[in-house]
Amino acid sequence: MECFTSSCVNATTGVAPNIFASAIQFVAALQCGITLSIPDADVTNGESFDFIIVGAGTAGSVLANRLSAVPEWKVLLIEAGDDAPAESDIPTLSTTLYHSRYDWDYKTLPNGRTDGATIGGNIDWARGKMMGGSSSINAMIYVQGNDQDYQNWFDLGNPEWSVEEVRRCFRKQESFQDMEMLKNPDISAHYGHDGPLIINSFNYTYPHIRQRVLSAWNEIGIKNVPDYNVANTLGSGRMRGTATSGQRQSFSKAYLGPILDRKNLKIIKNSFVTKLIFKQGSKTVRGVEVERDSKIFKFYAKNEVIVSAGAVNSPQLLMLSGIGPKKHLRSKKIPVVVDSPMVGQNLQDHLFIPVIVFCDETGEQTVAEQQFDAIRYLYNRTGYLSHNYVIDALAFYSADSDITYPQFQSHVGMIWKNSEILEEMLRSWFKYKDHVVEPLLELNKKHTAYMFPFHVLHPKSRGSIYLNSTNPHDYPIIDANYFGDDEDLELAAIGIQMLTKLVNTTEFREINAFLPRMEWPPCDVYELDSIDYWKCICLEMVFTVYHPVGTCQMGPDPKTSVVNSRLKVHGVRNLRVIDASVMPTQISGNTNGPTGVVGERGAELILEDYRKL
Ligand SMILES: Cc1cc2nc3c(=O)[nH]c(=O)nc-3n(C[C@H](O)[C@H](O)[C@H](O)COP(=O)(O)OP(=O)(O)OC[C@H]3O[C@@H](n4cnc5c(N)ncnc54)[C@H](O)[C@@H]3O)c2cc1C
Repeated sequence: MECFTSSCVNATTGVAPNIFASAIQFVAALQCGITLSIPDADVTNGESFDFIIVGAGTAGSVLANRLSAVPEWKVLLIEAGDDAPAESDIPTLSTTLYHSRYDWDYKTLPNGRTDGATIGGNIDWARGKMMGGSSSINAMIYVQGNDQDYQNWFDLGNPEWSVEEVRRCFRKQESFQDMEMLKNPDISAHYGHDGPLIINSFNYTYPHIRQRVLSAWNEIGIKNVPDYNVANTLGSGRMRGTATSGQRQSFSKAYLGPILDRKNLKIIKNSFVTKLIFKQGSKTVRGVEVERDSKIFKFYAKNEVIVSAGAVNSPQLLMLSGIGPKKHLRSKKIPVVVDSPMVGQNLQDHLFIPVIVFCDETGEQTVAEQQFDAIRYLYNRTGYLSHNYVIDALAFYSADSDITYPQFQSHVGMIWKNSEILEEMLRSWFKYKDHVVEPLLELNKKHTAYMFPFHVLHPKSRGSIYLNSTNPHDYPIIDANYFGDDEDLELAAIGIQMLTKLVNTTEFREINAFLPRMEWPPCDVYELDSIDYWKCICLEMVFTVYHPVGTCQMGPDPKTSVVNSRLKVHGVRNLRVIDASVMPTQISGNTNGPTGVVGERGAELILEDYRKL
């Protein structure tokens, strides 16, 4: 989207037209003012750098900042996408970027076992293709995870990733700015205060709705806590976000915005890395090949290339370059540089089951109110546009109340009676077939809907990513394999049944809440809200909450991992992978904050290796 030009208003005269003109100029200036524009650096084919970073997403932005803080290091950051547009900055609008040129818009492989209720038998996987990567398109929910998550990494043979080190890196990344919360000494001590990434709370428009949900969770035993991050992601509470004053804090804004004047950092956009270059006949990486302006460029790294292209593209780039499972590479006629069997394996995602509750919540958002919200946003960054599309509350819980490790997470969203949003979600996000969608839309004509996205936090199922072809533009084959392990299905049904108890809480009874049947023939034979009903819904309607990790997992053994605990690719010199793909196991919660920490810790390991720390 281009910024408006305001030349059309110059011709007005007199007081009234001038007021009108200044209002228009205000809007135009605001639109230009909120987005971060990063100049495209001048580069020459064959240019050399000390470090080359592939991908300016969450982890790549952190690395570019921390490595270019060493003045004698020349750093190149390469991003396939463009600057993030205004829709990325305005929290509610980020979903409008799905399927646009700012989204890689991946699709999962239909498997005939899951997603019978979706068109095509598969689902869409949005991934950010712009400065900031997925941190520029995500829902801005900030979760740190449970200590046990990082203990798991450590126990798998990764000594650099102790709970203490990881927690220190969280504080290093954060600038916690919720003034009200900061009055609580435990909360203040838990978060960092001087890091680049602002963490705050959303200016949520309907606090009474948030309170209703929190009270209901409390009543069913998911106890309210002052801050779920301080409580080690157990319990329910108000959401923390990577947003402030009604604007997104992407990692590019936080980590690159303040350092654009560094002479030793070059950033190039709309530049697609198609493969790694090796020293002739060796396993030493020398640089990268890049498509830019319809030409092929080669850039060289004196020290290292760091791949931060995310959980889908990082394994793809490794395989295109000859690092991956030997049999698969041979089947694509790619010369094998290193037989690395786990590249693209161990894929773990947080699945999403929409648990819908209808009720008679009073209120309705009219078109006039929505328009007024736009004015409120322009005036003081409040209103619907200033926060993400869900209610600012989260719940983490387990089947056994004694467990100190969360098994489930629930978000919650509200869709007003007679809203177009439900149709948009059901048809264009979830791609559900008419048979599922129409009865729900009919109910929404009379009732407001609460939607509780339900997630299993630590799935046993493992998916995979393979190349479709040797063409780097061909999207890889993503087998998400949700519910590949029966234990995940059993657990999901139990977790959902625990959640639906909230229909009978004081708060929800007050608004005549009820659970609708998700109508879909294979599930219609089961009693509503029974374990078998939910198992069927899970299999037929599973979606994603966009948290893929693990496809280049770290660990000591090259047979079972791709990088070592210093994030160096096993069997290759001068190459690291640093992004969400190196997480060996899933996080108890949303993955953006933890991926930033992978970037922070990864940067420290590099600085240590070159004796700069
Ligand atoms: C729709 C959505 C909602 C989400 N909501 C949340 C949330 O609310 N909270 C949360 O914590 N997490 C959320 N997540 C997850 C979180 O954003 C990701 O886990 C995190 O951003 C991953 O960071 P990354 O560095 O691994 O990859 P990314 O941030 O995806 O960065 C990879 C970058 O590499 C670029 N790239 C890829 N291939 C190449 C190539 N060959 N050449 C050059 N550049 C390349 C990409 O364009 C991209 O910019 C969400 C994700 C999505 C997609």
